[in-house]
Amino acid sequence: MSGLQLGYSGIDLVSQGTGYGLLIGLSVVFCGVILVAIKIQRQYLAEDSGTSEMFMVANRSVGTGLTAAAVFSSWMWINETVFAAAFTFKYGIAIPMWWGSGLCFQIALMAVLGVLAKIRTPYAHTSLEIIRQRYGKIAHVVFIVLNLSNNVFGCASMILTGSQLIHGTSGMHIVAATFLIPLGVVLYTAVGGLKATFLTDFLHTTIALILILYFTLSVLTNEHVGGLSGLYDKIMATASENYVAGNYEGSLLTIKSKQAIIWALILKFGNLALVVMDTAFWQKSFATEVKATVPGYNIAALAVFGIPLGLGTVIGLTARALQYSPIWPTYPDGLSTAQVNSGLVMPYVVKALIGNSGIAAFFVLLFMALTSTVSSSMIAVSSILSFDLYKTYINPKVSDKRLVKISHLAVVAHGLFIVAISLVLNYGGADMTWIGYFRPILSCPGIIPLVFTLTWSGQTRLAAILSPVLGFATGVTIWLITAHKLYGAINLTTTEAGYPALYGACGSLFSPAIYSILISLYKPYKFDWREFLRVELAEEVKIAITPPNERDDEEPKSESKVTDEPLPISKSIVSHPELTAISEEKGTAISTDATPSVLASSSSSTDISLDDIHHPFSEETLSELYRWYRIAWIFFIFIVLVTFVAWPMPLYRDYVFSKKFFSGWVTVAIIWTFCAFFAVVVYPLYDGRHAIAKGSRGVWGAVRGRLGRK
Ligand SMILES: NC(N)=O
Repeated sequence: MSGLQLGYSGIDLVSQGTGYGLLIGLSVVFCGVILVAIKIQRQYLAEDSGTSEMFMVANRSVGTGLTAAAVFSSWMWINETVFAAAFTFKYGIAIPMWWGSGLCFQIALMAVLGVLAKIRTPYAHTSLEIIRQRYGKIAHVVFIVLNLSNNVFGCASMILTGSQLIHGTSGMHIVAATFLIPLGVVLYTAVGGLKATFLTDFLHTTIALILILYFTLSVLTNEHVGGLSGLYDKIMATASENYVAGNYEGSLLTIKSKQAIIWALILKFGNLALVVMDTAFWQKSFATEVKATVPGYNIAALAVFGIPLGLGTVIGLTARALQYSPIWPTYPDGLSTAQVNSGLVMPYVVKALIGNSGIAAFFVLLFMALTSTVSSSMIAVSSILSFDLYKTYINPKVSDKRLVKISHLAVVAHGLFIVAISLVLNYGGADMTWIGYFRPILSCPGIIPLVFTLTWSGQTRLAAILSPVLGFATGVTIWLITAHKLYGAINLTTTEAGYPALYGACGSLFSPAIYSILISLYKPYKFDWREFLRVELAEEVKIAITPPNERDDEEPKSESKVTDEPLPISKSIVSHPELTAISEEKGTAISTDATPSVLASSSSSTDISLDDIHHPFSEETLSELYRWYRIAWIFFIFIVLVTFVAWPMPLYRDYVFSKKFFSGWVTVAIIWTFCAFFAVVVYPLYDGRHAIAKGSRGVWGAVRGRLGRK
């Protein structure tokens, strides 16, 4: 099943002009909104993306609500809407549930890792920095390659899929669509940095969720569907033409679906890599306040479950029920496999039931989902290029101002690169399924060694370097051998079949654990976690003392709160007398409960004994972080048990949903979607009410001042 030619098999649902208008118009509007938001932030909230600390980790000041919205947004891809509907069409009602479970456990795991990283590496900006601090250069390079390939594959495949959908529904040239999707994102991300993406993420999330609720409810209540009861009756009435091989009784309304389970497992592996091996998810956790990481990530984990569950179920099943009726866009033909694989299920349902205004709304949804994914990828790659490569290996003494410039350039360079890769994939006849199945094999080997880096003091440098490489080789070998054993040949078709990809991904994910343990046992050592603090000191992490003359912008403005208010030296992280003296000399000092800050000189800090190193957080903050760490583990285990076992397993039996059960199920799914809306749209507004009020007062004052002068 190739995603690539598929876009071409669609019919134009809107005119090309409308397609261009929507895509360009939305980009311009979003760019405008974000540039205004950045200005307001600088002027009235004392937040300036012109410092690298702000650009990279938003001054570690993001609250729970905005964290939840941002994580939700960068994780809600078009997959959760368009492809959850398409796969529900293929395999039935089991898919949306598996899809939800394949989305949320990784985010809950990231809450665990994020809070542990805050405890162990409080100054880090990226996950790669942690690898380098513990194991040095070679491991750093290995993980840079793993991260970049994961990111480029993920982001390019999204742009490719999006451009094909836009091409397939509007006839817009694929090259134009490929350029236009990331254009606006590149601009606002380059200017605004991570905090800008937090804000646009919030806007994306709000608009996308309103549209998701709109599509779900207006399709379900449409006269041609007839509500829960009408939908159930139509699915039962068309059961014979909608027989699904491999499902219990061939029914769409059963959880007992073998295909759905295989798909679910591959999705889980791929998505695990997309989260843990994506520096953006780490950066977002570094960007949060101490208290916000765990609740923020877990709210997002729960909320995202609702999206495929509600929308996927309603749209996917409605397409099955209506595909041979006269209102269908391709009547008398139903959906071909190629059309389903290219994601045309949802736009066809929308066209049939809501019409052209629905298609315009679908474009907006597509734009929201695509751009939030792309912007998150931009930040991740730009941080790798500027921080992990440029600052580390090319110019370690780079000024903060220059580093931010490099980050901006990196965003633009990555934008161009991604467009080029998407076009090459497109014109080279790349196959999205093959990419989707190969990516977990490529990206999974780093996961366990990375997790060990923060959780196991016994993993040695050699183990960290070799285990991902050996893991990758193991995954590829299993994948190819399985394809050969099962299908007698190794070619594009056999390597994109489900089982070889699944077994290959298992090998890639789990074998590095074995390699790491064995290699570490060969020459055992124990890492002292305080080393992280010492290395950070040695690197002169001067988070809080960027001199104003290194800033980017010329306008006078109020300084960032961290730089402006000297803080008491009461809890300096180093009790070394020399360093304390340095801190006092510079008169800025440092170490608050919520914002780690260091002043130190590298020459002396490398000599400091570990016993002289103290954590920058106070005892209370640390014990609070440990409490959140325990909560995060409990929540992660709970989510895995419920969504992998307690919920699906009892239903995996010879059972076709009754009307009553179906109605209850879909009702819960829709309520879940509303809860998601409250959790990641309404709650962040409440959470950020003080900042919103402050910003509004500032703007209002400025407007009044200007009017008064006239
Ligand atoms: N969010 C994803 N990877 O579908």
